[in-house]
Amino acid sequence: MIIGLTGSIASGKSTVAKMLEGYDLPIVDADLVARQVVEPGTETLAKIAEAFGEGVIKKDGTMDREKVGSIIFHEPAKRKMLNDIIHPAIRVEMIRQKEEYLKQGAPHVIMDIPLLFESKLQHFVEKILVVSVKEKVQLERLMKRNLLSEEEAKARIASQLPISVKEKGADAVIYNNGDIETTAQQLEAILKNWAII
Ligand SMILES: CC(C)(COP(=O)(O)OP(=O)(O)OC[C@H]1O[C@@H](n2cnc3c(N)ncnc32)[C@H](O)[C@@H]1O)[C@@H](O)C(=O)NCCC(=O)NCCS
Ligand SMILES: Nc1ncnc2c1ncn2[C@@H]1O[C@H](COP(=O)(O)OP(=O)(O)OP(=O)(O)O)[C@@H](O)[C@H]1O
Repeated sequence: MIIGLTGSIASGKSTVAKMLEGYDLPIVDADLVARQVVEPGTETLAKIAEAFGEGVIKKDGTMDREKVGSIIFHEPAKRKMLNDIIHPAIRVEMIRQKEEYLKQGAPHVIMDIPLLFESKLQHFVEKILVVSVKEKVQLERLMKRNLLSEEEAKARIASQLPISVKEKGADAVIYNNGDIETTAQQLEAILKNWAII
């Protein structure tokens, strides 16, 4: 079964993905792929430099993620511009990795896709697992993890669909407002229900 793992920024997808790894389930991680496709020398990075200016490339040839983030999380038109360049490359690589796991005989593959709903990728997967969090907790965790001001953190949250919309499109929801153990218990119940463990 192909399972889409999604949620909102800092809702706890990576935390749940680590738990899934603990069940020996292979993960295709869109955030990781998004880094791979813009490595120095790639065609995608060249396109980004052309669109956003050479100023977004650091001296060592890597993309200045902080700079790109500060642009795209504040300007929807620029965000679309980046998405139009980078998303096709991410999709190709994610499909390649998924196929590779299936070829190796994996019965289940987890596709960790933060923007599954925003990019309308529901058809990519057979079941959708949403990691949800209350906005107050989300804001606190995001500010703490990324060392962002409240304003910056709110801009990032606002750049995605509301979590309530994602919950409606889910086959199962994990509410990650409490401690890690409570989240792990919810995950275990869902995996049992889906006959994955
Ligand atoms: C803007 C970039 C450079 C910021 O890098 P940074 O290291 O600060 O953040 P990171 O990549 O770890 O992303 C953190 C989270 O931000 C959110 N996010 C990232 N890109 C976007 C976007 N285009 N729109 C909305 N939310 C986004 C996601 O929830 C993601 O999990 C980077 O996120 C990026 O290249 N984004 C475009 C690719 C993309 O859409 N990635 C999301 C998964 S497909
Ligand atoms: N139940 C929890 N209790 C306390 N802290 C948590 C819990 N779940 C996640 N966190 C912390 O909150 C932050 C966000 O979690 P995580 O990185 O898993 O979110 P994410 O959805 O993968 O984020 P992103 O979309 O930005 O990649 C991290 O610092 C993580 O350690």
